[in-house]
Amino acid sequence: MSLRWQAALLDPSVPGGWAVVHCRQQFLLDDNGVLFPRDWLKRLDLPLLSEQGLGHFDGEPVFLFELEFSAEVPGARWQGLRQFMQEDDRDLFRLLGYATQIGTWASQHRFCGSCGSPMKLRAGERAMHCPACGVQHYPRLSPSMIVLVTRGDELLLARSPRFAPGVYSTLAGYVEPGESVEQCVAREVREEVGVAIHAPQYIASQGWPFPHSLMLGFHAEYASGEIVPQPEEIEDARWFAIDNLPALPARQSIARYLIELYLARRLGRPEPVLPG
Ligand SMILES: NC(=O)C1=CN([C@@H]2O[C@H](COP(=O)(O)OP(=O)(O)OC[C@H]3O[C@@H](n4cnc5c(N)ncnc54)[C@H](O)[C@@H]3O)[C@@H](O)[C@H]2O)C=CC1
Ligand SMILES: [Mg+2]
Ligand SMILES: [Zn+2]
Repeated sequence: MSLRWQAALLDPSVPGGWAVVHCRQQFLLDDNGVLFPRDWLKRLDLPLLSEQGLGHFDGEPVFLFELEFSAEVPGARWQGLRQFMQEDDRDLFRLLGYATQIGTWASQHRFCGSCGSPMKLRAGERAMHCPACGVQHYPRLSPSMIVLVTRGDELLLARSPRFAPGVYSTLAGYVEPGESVEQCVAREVREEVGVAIHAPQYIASQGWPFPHSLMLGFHAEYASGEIVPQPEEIEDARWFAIDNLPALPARQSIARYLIELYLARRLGRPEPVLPG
């Protein structure tokens, strides 16, 4: 784990430190970056929904200002989390990914889902608490599987209509209540491309803040069936030869890691490093 970014519970009633400003997967940015002096931000009269202590970046305390709308701040602009992912600073992306998940959770749990009362931040724990009925809400995490299906020297890759033009990726999907991750892998592969697989092998995992997934990465060998793309979800799916692959997903994604790892093992090349 990196030393530059470390999550921690910080008390927002203590002044000082730095803050990032988030609204709907976007961060405020100026020529000095995304970290603003917190006491200076407080004087700006921003549309604040929630303030959270996040942790330490380069040893300095960092807080989050979660806004109701992306207000204009002179000399600053807004930039999306995906853009930060594609830039090279992994530690900064980890901080911003965490801030996104905490901010989204805090803004969506301002009122109790059971009785409608305003929720309060709990001391000593990352949790929202309803003083009226006692319900607690922790940050939301959605387990999702992601799988590379192969047939010898061929990789089964697919396109969602949301992808950048030409990009093909591994198959992914959310785990449903009552199923194991392995059952989810088999179900999603069947639903999205209509093929059957042999028992999937777990490879590695990755936290993924778009919006709050925990990606559980697998490899599976093809068993039977012809590719039939799921209408709406899958625009196109094909077998690609190992030496003739299409444009692939971002380097920082576990999708890319699963593909690169298979290529490395198959072709006897050095194995890639899992993006943290
Ligand atoms: N890190 C990586 O390399 C990659 C990550 N992913 C992530 O995997 C996750 C799942 O992938 P998809 O193919 O989009 O899922 P999917 O195949 O299950 O279909 C998405 C649909 O599931 C439903 N849904 C949304 N949120 C849900 C939830 N929390 N639980 C159950 N159903 C939900 C919605 O109807 C949505 O349109 C997404 O968060 C996506 O960003 C996907 C590909 C690569
Ligand atoms: Mg899917
Ligand atoms: Zn309540």
